[in-house]
Amino acid sequence: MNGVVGLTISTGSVRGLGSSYSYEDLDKIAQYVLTCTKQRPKIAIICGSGLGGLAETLSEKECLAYKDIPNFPVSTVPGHAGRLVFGKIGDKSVMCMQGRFHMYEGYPAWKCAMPVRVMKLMGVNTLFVTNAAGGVNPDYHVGDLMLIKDHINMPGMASNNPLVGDNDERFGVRFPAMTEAYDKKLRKLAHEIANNLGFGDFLRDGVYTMLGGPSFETIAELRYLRLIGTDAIGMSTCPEVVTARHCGMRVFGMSLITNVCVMDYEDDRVPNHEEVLETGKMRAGDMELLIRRLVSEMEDE
Ligand SMILES: O=P(O)(O)O[C@@H]1C[C@H](O)[C@@H](CO)O1
Ligand code: HPA
Repeated sequence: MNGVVGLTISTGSVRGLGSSYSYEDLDKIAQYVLTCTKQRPKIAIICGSGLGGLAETLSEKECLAYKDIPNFPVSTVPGHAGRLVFGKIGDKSVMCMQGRFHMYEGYPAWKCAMPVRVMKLMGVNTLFVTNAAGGVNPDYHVGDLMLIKDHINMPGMASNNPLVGDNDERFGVRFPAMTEAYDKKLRKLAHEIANNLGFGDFLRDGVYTMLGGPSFETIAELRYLRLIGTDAIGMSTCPEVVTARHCGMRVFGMSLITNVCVMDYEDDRVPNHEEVLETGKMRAGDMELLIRRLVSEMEDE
């Protein structure tokens, strides 16, 4: 299959940092993916752990496994099916990533985010990111939905930013601002829709902090994360959002709180991935409904 687009990956930065996919390499992948679907989506949705069900609700569904896309990474985590799903929500074409890439799988930040550049080259201008996250804010409950208003990119702050390495101006500027990473208008609309759906009691607005994982956090780490303003924590999302904003996409983010983060040495509850997937099943339908309504009602860019 790899020979289909005749892609040779270039050697990347001379300093050995950053993406080894050139603009042209990524464009070849984008053009190849477009040959596999009749949809021409302007909206992409990245489905977090256990949240891939949204892709199943698309009409006119077409699927493309990551392993069948030349030079595309593959998913290795339970709850991440590892395929692109194309289809429609109402009359709008969308593409879903049913499974994302995480740094703890061994992928560098730029590779976790590489599908976002492929999407951009396919014509996508609005990115929805979803994830499963632990609730650090003591007022949060399992099953809450949190609209992401901002993030703390812990790996990025330690130079594991997806934009490290040579900058190609065709994607964006060397030093992109991240002050309004998450689109205010979309968040406002999401609040209105959620209230109309009767979701007000479990809808939150908060700050997502990304950690590298795969180990869950110590109690001391959790206390520190709360002190610096974290509402929810996870192991993804920031590389995708930074890359999307760099290339000028509008971003909407939502976390499903799948577990509470225990911050008391006397409490013997421990987080685990099975619990994360189980909670996904419990609330995923509401999350899907909210995203479907938002896609239908939002203005096109
Ligand atoms: O892909 P997301 O961020 O939804 O996955 C979360 C973080 C870890 O991959 C996993 C932990 O259970 O779920
Ligand atoms: N910590 C980090 N990542 C997570 C968690 C958590 O508690 N829950 C889901 N993803």
